[in-house]
Amino acid sequence: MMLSGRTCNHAFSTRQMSHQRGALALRSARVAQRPVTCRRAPFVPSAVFLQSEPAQKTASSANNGDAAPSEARTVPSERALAIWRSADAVCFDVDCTITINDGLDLLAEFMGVKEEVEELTNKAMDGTMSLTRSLEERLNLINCSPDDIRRFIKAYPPQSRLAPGIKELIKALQKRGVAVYLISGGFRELLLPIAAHLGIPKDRVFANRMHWQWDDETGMPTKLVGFDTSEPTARNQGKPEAIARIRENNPYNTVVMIGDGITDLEAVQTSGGADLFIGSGVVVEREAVVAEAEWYVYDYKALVSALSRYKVAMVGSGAWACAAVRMIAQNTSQDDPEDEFDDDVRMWVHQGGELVDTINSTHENPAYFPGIPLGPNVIATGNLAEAVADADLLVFCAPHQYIRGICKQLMGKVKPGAAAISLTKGMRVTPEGPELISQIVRRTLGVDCSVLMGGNIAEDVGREQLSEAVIGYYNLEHAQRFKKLFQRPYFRVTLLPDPVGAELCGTLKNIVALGVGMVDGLGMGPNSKAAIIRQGLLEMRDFCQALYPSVRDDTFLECCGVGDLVATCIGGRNRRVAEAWTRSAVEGAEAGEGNGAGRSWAELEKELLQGQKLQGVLTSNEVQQILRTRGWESKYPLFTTINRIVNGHLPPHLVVDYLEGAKADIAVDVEEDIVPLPRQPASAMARLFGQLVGGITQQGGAAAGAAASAAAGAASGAASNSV
Ligand SMILES: NC(=O)c1ccc[n+]([C@@H]2O[C@H](COP(=O)([O-])OP(=O)(O)OC[C@H]3O[C@@H](n4cnc5c(N)ncnc54)[C@H](O)[C@@H]3O)[C@@H](O)[C@H]2O)c1
Ligand SMILES: O=P(O)(O)OC[C@H](O)CO
Repeated sequence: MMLSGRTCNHAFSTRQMSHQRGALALRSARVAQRPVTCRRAPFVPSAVFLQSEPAQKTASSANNGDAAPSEARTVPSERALAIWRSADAVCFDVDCTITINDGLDLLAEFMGVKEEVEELTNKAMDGTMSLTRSLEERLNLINCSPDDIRRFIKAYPPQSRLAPGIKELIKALQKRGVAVYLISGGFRELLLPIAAHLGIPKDRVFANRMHWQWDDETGMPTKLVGFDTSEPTARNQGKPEAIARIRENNPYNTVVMIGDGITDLEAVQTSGGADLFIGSGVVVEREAVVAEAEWYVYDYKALVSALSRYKVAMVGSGAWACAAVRMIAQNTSQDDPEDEFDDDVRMWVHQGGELVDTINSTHENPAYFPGIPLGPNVIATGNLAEAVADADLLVFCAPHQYIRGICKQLMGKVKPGAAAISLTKGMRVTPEGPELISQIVRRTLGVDCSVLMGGNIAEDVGREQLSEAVIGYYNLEHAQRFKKLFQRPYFRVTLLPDPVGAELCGTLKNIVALGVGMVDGLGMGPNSKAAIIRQGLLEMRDFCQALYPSVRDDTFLECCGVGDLVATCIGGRNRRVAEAWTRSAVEGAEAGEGNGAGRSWAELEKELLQGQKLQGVLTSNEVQQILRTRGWESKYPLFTTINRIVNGHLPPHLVVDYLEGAKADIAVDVEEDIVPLPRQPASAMARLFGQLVGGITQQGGAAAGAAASAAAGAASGAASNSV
């Protein structure tokens, strides 16, 4: 929009342009050799504009017999696109860019002085009157009171004046954290309601200010007496000056100016001004602007579609990774111009090779998630670095024992500024202490890492059955973005400012699920399982808060706490394998087969889960290491007893007698028992077990012997996959 305010049915003369300085004046003069006419948009409702694309074609080509009209560059150059996508701030002209009409002209019409004001505007345009004087005289004629302005705004509320698509464009920019400014030769009094309607703060509005006479008695403004000529927007070259001020006060690398007029174009032609000018023909098309604009649009949707979108990478391709990537793919492929996400989602497949080809051709993962389509926009790759290259949002969902190795491979390969979320349930224990998976991601890759946790059996989520999850976060903005990525009608996501509590709940419930599986394997009913779940929840809370006092009580009542515990204890893999393991141990004992009769965890994991991973056994060992080194075993009798059973140090039936189980004096070589457990010959383990258990119970001895041998093989088998 030109600073002078304008009527658009006249030429923009070379003479007027000669007022301008230096290189800009030369360039502008060249531009102005073509008489520029434009057809002014009449006061029509937005809907009319929506149907006219390109909007109001200029009449200039017809008027200008000897010069062919310039073709608008509606396809952006690579440079323009790159600048647009990396813009830190976007400055908009207002009249005929944001609005379908010129505020001052509209006010003149409202005050009944349309023709006279138009005449003055023309004088400024012709260069027969200075811009400042023309503005002063126009205000004199308009001579409105504050009340007139209030009535005007009521008659023409912001929403009735907005150009089609502008609100969506500004919203899309704001969503991406781009600072939006208004720079206008109009008046703040008329612009601020529009800015407020668009969510643009007052201090991001650069415009002229009216001067008022004040009533001494009431302290209220009464009469319009002029305007503040010190504002940059009161003079030529005001827009680049305003941008230079914006840059002085903000650390912006890239600033874009959007407008319909020559004075908007000036913003990019001056050093310290904008890096890119985008011409707008949404309301009115000016040939000089068409000719010079590096990018010219007739529909703001073109700018929304060209905005950068967050690229998503899924690191993992097991059952939960597939269920999660399916939700993500559903969300990223929505046909919504405001959509913040790139359609395609890359998924890293550990096995690579044939499985990658199968996923890419059938859009299913038959190895881990058979029968449930992932979505055509999920692109599998066996190359980890390729999967995360350029990704803005990294989703980690691999079994926890592999995460550290994966992160090590990714060091230096993740896009700066990327944000991560971990769906993995588990923790790492080192001699220095525990480390959560999200902490490993943050430490090794230097990115913020939220967590998504809940009672989420992968297959049920894949079948779109109601499920809940929380996003435990450190960075709220990232969490909100991830929520949009995961939330589905059947998958309800809430935000929780207790990331540690959420992640630890997801980790520890796997141990309790083993206990419940043991109860099932022993043939006991719901009462016993409820008792284990209750004690398990108590120990989960105590353990979390002992390690991290900041963990909140409420977290345990969320879907990541009791919700996940119940889901896993009813339908999880840990429960299932623990039941089979216990049955096998008991059967072996009853058959009198003696030591080594029971089946190992590794064998059952392989048979029952067919490639999926059992997390509970490893986690039990990891947590037990912490309990042992801190002398906390007796404070966590259920965790301790389950761990002793899992490792064959106690018979399974002691799970319901966990207070006794925890009391048993079991000598464990701490060095040897550090996860992963060393492979021990079943007979050696069983002998050890026999000695240990003998003193505790006669009844469980045989079963325990079988269990012990099975445990030894299983724990070492499961551990052999660790990185
Ligand atoms: N399955 C569920 O219902 C579910 C639900 C919520 C959370 N989780 C959690 O999600 C995480 C991932 O589980 P999942 O169900 O997606 O996997 P999964 O157990 O179904 O499959 C195991 C995955 O590990 C991969 N793998 C095997 N060896 C590997 C190695 N050396 N390095 C890297 N990857 C290797 C396999 O390719 C496979 O993708 C776990 O922490 C689990 O606790 C699972
Ligand atoms: O099948 P599980 O036991 O690994 O548990 C799966 C999920 O964690 C349930 O939320």
